[in-house]
Amino acid sequence: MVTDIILENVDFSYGKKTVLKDFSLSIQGDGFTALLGANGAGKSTTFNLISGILTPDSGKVMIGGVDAHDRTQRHTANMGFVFQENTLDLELSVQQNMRYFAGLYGLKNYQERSEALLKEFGLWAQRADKAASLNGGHRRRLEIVRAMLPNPEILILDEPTSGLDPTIRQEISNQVHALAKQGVNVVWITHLLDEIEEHDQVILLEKGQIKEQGTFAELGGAQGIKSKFVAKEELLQL
Ligand SMILES: Nc1ncnc2c1ncn2[C@@H]1O[C@H](COP(=O)(O)OP(=O)(O)OP(=O)(O)O)[C@@H](O)[C@H]1O
Repeated sequence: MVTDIILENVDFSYGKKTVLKDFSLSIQGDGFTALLGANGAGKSTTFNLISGILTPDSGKVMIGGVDAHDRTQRHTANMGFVFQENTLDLELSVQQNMRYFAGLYGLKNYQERSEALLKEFGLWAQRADKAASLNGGHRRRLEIVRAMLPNPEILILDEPTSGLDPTIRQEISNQVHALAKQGVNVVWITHLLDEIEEHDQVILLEKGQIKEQGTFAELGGAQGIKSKFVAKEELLQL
């Protein structure tokens, strides 16, 4: 399947507040792309347009060559989404959350994949625990593992490590980078430069506009990127 994520001439406003105006974005193929921007830059709005939770006032959102309006379950199953807020059922165990999701997607014979993912993300020992009893890092990992259960070729995460301590953030970032190396088209939304690696594609978003695009190295690494922002101290934490 084609995994390109394309927004074409998108306008989007919340009531009178315009967030995106004639906004275009193209993320092609596999690998790891960081969509980087300060608070209020429009990252979550872009995420919600890609996920289909929001619809543009005008313009097009195309994922894998399919217009967001024309998606079927097959297209949706090819996209994994990890939202900023908790979407787990906290009363269910880790495995029950996986089973419930498998049911929603009509997945058969998912157990082997579920076990492999839980092991890969260090959640196997917690498989019988209620999601409510997991720490923050394990909850985020479960969100990622569950999103990966239908074996999507695209994985989009909205500030997935928000509120976690640096060591756990780094571990989760490494695990998701490993998925990208396995061929998943990963889009990682963040305002934290230390989650980005040298060869990652970076899209710098500022006030609803793409300010720069290139690999982390091409943009001059953390220092180069910081220098491109106007109010850098407020905008990016290192
Ligand atoms: N439901 C809403 N109603 C009105 N304005 C909103 C709404 N959601 C977001 N906004 C505004 O739209 C702008 C873009 O918000 P968005 O959440 O997309 O940015 P962001 O880059 O994801 O920021 P953050 O890192 O804080 O999540 C901000 O000015 C925000 O205040």
